[in-house]
Amino acid sequence: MTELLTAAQMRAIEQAAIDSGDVTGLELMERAGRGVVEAIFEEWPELAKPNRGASPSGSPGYLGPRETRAARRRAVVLCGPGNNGGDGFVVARRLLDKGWDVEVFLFGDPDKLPPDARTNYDVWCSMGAVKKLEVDAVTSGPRPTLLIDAMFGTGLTRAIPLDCALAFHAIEKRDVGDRHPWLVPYHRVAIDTPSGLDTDSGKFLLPEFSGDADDEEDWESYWEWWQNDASMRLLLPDLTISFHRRRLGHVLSDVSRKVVVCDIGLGKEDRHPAHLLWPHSNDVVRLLDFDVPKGRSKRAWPGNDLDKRRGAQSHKYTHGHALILSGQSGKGGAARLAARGALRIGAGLVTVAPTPGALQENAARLDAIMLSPVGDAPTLETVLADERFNALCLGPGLGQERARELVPVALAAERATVLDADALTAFADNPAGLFDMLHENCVLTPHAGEFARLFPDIAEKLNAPATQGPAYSKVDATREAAARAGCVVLFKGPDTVIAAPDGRCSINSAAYERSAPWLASAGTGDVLAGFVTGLLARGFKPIQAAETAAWMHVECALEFGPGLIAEDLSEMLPNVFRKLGV
Ligand SMILES: NC(=O)C1=CN([C@@H]2O[C@H](COP(=O)(O)OP(=O)(O)OC[C@H]3O[C@@H](n4cnc5c(N)ncnc54)[C@H](O)[C@@H]3O)[C@@H](O)[C@H]2O)[C@@H](O)CC1
Ligand SMILES: [K+]
Repeated sequence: MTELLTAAQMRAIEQAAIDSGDVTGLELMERAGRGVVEAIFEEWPELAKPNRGASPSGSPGYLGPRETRAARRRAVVLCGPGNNGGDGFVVARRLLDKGWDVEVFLFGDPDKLPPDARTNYDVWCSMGAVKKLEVDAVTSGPRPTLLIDAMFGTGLTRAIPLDCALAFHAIEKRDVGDRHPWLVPYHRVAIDTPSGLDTDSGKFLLPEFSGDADDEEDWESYWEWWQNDASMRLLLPDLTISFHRRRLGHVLSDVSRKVVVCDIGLGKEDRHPAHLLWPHSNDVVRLLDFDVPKGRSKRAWPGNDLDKRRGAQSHKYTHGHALILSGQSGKGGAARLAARGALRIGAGLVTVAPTPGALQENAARLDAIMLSPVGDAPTLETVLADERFNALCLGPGLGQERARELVPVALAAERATVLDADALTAFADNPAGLFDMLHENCVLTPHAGEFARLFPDIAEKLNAPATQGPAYSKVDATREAAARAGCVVLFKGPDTVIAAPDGRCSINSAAYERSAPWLASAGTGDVLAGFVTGLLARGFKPIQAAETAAWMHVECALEFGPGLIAEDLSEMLPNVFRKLGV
């Protein structure tokens, strides 16, 4: 797992390195600029070839008779008023050294640049011009091969100024429909982060309303203008190149097609340990980005935990018995999906508990999964007298009325318990009543709608337009929810955030290289609830079960690929296990 950093944490790491005397800020900026150029050439190797000029001789290294001057590689670098802009000047210099045509624009006053950025500005000025960032200037001239966004990085604390927004807008307008394959390749690169994005929350920072505060209509139209015209907010990059570690905002948004991280020599955690820089290591958010090992020899997680093989002494009961509560006749599909997920991920036994009326339907659909009818709360109490049921799942297809009746009994039994779907929505009128019953062995698995029903005030903060950074993020929201509920909360989405009441937090990303949009399909959430339940039955701690299940869920989706339906997910588990060497 790698650590995801906030802007403050990144600054602390940089400052610690500078204070230690190992490196200067200027050296770090040089490494950053060099890293950006290397990453660009790694991403688009054709750009690393020497630039070609026109030659009447027609020699191979020169432009041919049918090629135009537009075939020359040209970069436009947009520099901002801070050190992000400083990185931009380094990149401009290094591209010029490689024979590129480079045009540099600056937003802001050169005299106000911070010292390292100013030094690189001065160096650049001895090599080329710096133009003022203006709409007409920035869109004049041939379209570049590379557009470098070095406007704002981790220092952005409020919305980009209107002049920048208008420049972005003009560039976007010029480029609409212009990204045609037969045209000169055109790539957009953001240094550190797409300018306009808050690096802690992944949200766009929107301008504060400067019109008449009493005029609601005025505010609405202003807000809509920013909301609906993304080109006013940022330049959507093909590649974002960040330094040392990914930022939270990179994972909590997916505005960039790709994010890469380049090493600027700040050392590994053992040299600048996160827990020394900020005392509560629970502050650090981890990205679930485990490599699936190629060979068994490589130490890997979660393979290690999943690899508790069934020895000669083990039998099905040593791997737990999961009980999945189900609903009425005709509503059993969701619970069956969860049950199959629990069984495939390794629970020793799984029992589905539908209403007596739905017994026939389930009997016709289940083989390895057992059945035990539960008509009402007293019956559930009797069933749970069997201590071997060590993990419960309530929610998928349960029905809200039945959830209100059964959830209190299930929670009173103090087994590891997953609450999903109807078991969450059923308490929308009285979330506090639910929180009073929850215990530390519970996992709540809400999607955004369910989250808002249980934690309306938190959801409101999360969904409010962000005008200042660091903005309230999905990480903040999930942590606050977990603390309030007193148990692990797994807040689903392409960026699934998992938090425990003590602040431990991780993100399972289904974006970028793990993008699996086909996962947004009916029933996949039920399977996830089943995965968590199965792992709880196997004895995983709640946070570990939630993290492992979320990660495996995406791995299964990637393993299957497009066309996936919920039923396919669990069937991919054997392949994923094999890849893990389990
Ligand atoms: N500190 C270091 O040692 C290193 C920093 N690096 C770069 O430096 C960046 C951070 O630099 P900075 O902290 O200077 O921050 P930025 O360059 O992100 O920008 C901050 C500057 O913009 C101003 N600003 C912020 N929001 C604004 C707004 N809405 N409108 C107008 N002005 C606004 C700030 O007052 C400040 O002058 C990183 O993202 C990274 O690209 C790299 O060079 C690596 C080394
Ligand atoms: K940037």
